[in-house]
Amino acid sequence: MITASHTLTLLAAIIMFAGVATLVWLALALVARLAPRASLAMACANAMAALSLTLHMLRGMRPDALTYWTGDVAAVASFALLAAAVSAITTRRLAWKSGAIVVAAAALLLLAVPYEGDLRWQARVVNLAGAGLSLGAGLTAWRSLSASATGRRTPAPLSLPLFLIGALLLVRAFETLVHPGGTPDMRVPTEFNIAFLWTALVLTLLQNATLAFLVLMRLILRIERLLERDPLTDTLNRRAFDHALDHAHAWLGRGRGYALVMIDMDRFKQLNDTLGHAAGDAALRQMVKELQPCVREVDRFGRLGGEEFCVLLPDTDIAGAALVAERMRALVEQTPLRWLEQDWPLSASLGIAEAERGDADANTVLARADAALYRAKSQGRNVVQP
Ligand SMILES: Nc1nc2c(ncn2[C@@H]2O[C@H](COP(=O)(O)OP(=O)(O)OP(=O)(O)O)[C@@H](O)[C@H]2O)c(=O)[nH]1
Repeated sequence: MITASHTLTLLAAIIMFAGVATLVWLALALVARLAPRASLAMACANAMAALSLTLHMLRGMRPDALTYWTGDVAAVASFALLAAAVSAITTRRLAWKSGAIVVAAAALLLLAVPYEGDLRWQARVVNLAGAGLSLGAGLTAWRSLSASATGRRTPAPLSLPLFLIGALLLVRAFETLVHPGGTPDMRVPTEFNIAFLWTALVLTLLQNATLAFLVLMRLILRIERLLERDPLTDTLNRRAFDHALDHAHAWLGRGRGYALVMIDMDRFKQLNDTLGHAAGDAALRQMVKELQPCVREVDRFGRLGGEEFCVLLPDTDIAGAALVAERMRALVEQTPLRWLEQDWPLSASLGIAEAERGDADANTVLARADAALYRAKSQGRNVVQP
């Protein structure tokens, strides 16, 4: 037989879990400084949920104005904060305005009808507002995760708990509408309340775990990016480029060729010695920025060291590489470096090579591109050589 202690125990369990989650998210925001805005919003969302459920449990024991209206507004606010946290984690924007409007509207609607009788009106307002906020947050998360470049690591179905929370709240709103025996009081020991509270407990756990995973994944992806990028030009560093090259070479045996374009800025030492190291850095950044439009999404642009760069072009032969390299050479020549009101002419020499079936490894192809670059330099620079 279901007794009141069943529902009260489940309510207490959710409150305790939300309390612990509040502390964990607070520690992430303030101590670890991990996604601080999103973590703070999650701490507040859990605190609000714990507050609203505590006030729900105290109904009839404490002043009505506090336990009823304040508790209901706190419940809607917890969903608004959850939606804000989700947007901060998935889109990096703390979208709080629509949530604030829903909370204000719900607070007014709750004042419109007195807290008397069976309180079905209030239950519908709270649950429909919560459902709208959760489903909206779910849609935002789904869209943003589907569009994200890291799709495999942070797939869109991670937004599923938000849809389930929305659905659960919709079910609760409709239960008070269609089921005459239903009650908006979660303490009443009905089968529906037991099932609702169990589901709410599981979804609270799942939602917190999913968002913690997303925050952690964001950190891992940021570290990975730092590890594989050259800080000056944001191209791949030598290690990451070598890795990409080995990967492309492994596909050569399976019929997928590739070509390399090696780029070296001309008389770079002279530029450094005359205008200074900062000007040299600016010239490298300018060259990379200019060359980016020549590079497809599948191509890999890496810095081999100093002023030497290499672009890996999958599924490309020597003729294709020659076209790309010539376009690159012309682009570098076109724009001088503007430094302290002076123009310094820039140019680059380029060597190209195509991977051949007989090439033992990627370094053989790289050495051919390097030899071609050397020929370009000895021919007077500012040319492309195969
Ligand atoms: N500003 C700056 N200079 C760098 C960086 N890395 C390497 N260098 C400088 O790049 C210069 C390379 O000079 P060299 O190898 O002689 O080449 P170069 O002067 O371009 O001559 P050619 O390639 O034959 O046209 C050296 O002066 C290095 O100190 C960097 O990250 N920033």
